[in-house]
Amino acid sequence: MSIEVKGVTKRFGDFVALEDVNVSIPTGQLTALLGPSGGGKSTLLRVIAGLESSDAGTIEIEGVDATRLAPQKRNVGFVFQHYAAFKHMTVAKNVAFGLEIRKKPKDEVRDRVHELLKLVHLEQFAHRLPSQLSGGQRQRMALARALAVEPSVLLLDEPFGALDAKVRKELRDWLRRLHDEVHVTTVFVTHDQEEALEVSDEIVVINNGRVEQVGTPDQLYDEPANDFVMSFLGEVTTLGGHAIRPHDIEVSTSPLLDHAIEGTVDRVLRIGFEVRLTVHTLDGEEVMVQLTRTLSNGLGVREGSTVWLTPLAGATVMPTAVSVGGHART
Ligand SMILES: Nc1ncnc2c1ncn2[C@@H]1O[C@H](COP(=O)(O)OP(=O)(O)OP(=O)(O)O)[C@@H](O)[C@H]1O
Repeated sequence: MSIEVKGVTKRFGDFVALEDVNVSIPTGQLTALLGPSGGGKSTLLRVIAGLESSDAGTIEIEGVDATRLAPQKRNVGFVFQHYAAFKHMTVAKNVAFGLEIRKKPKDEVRDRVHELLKLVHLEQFAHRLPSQLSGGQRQRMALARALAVEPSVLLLDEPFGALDAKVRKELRDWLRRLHDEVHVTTVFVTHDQEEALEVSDEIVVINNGRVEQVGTPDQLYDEPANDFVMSFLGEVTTLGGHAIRPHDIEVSTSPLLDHAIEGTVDRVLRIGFEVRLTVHTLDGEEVMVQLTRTLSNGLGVREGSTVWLTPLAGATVMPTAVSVGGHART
């Protein structure tokens, strides 16, 4: 394991931001800290980096107890959402900074900066100032700068959070490819479930200062530990008082199965290849169903149709007493 967080609690006055958090972050993997705003993701990252001290618990990095080590002694690289570059220095100088203060030989610094700028696809911008870069390019420069000193761990706090959706998507694909090349243990904070599902090897779901679940994207999606995780990692509706994903509901236009739930289609919404039905059941439940356009056309459902709903074989179904509509989509 590269990072071991054991029993970490962090309070701000009376407010408990992290409560008895235990997480093991494997070496060489890309791990996402995912959760709603205010859940404690950044606080955990800052405790790992040494930028905040915890009130209880320990942090081990690469087998060394780092709990009381200063940030600069932890061998971690850090990138924030709003990266503070040295405005008067060129891109190359910004990337070289950490190496120069470590008094590395000039030739070595030059070669390493060249290698890093190539890695982040900024070679042609080496002599520009940060203000002459786009937001996405600036974040790539920040990553090159963090990687320059060969950290054992790279910590990224919403690194693409301030960028528009299209650039974000490009950068997350790029981060995945970069990680496949460099393999440095990376922990990144995001509140965007799609980003976490797409990029990470493993996801730590954090809510209200506690870890809700740790697992691969597939494990979290297919076997959520509770209805919070289930609703945070994808769309959820209720059928017969159970939480279920809208695409895990089978629709038929005749009562084929005994336990099928009868309802009336209130609304049919077509979005590209997908069709979303809102169905009111006889028990007064409002159920969202997602179908492909082909399936919907085949069934011939329209507003006012009577349908029977059942969970598909293998669907994730979870009893729920609370509302599951509160998941945050960005
Ligand atoms: N320095 C501080 N002083 C007081 N409270 C703080 C401080 N830093 C964080 N908090 C509180 O701790 C809680 C967790 O904050 P944190 O930034 O870790 O959340 P987060 O999950 O990263 O959220 P976001 O996605 O909005 O950044 C929040 O309620 C926040 O207001």
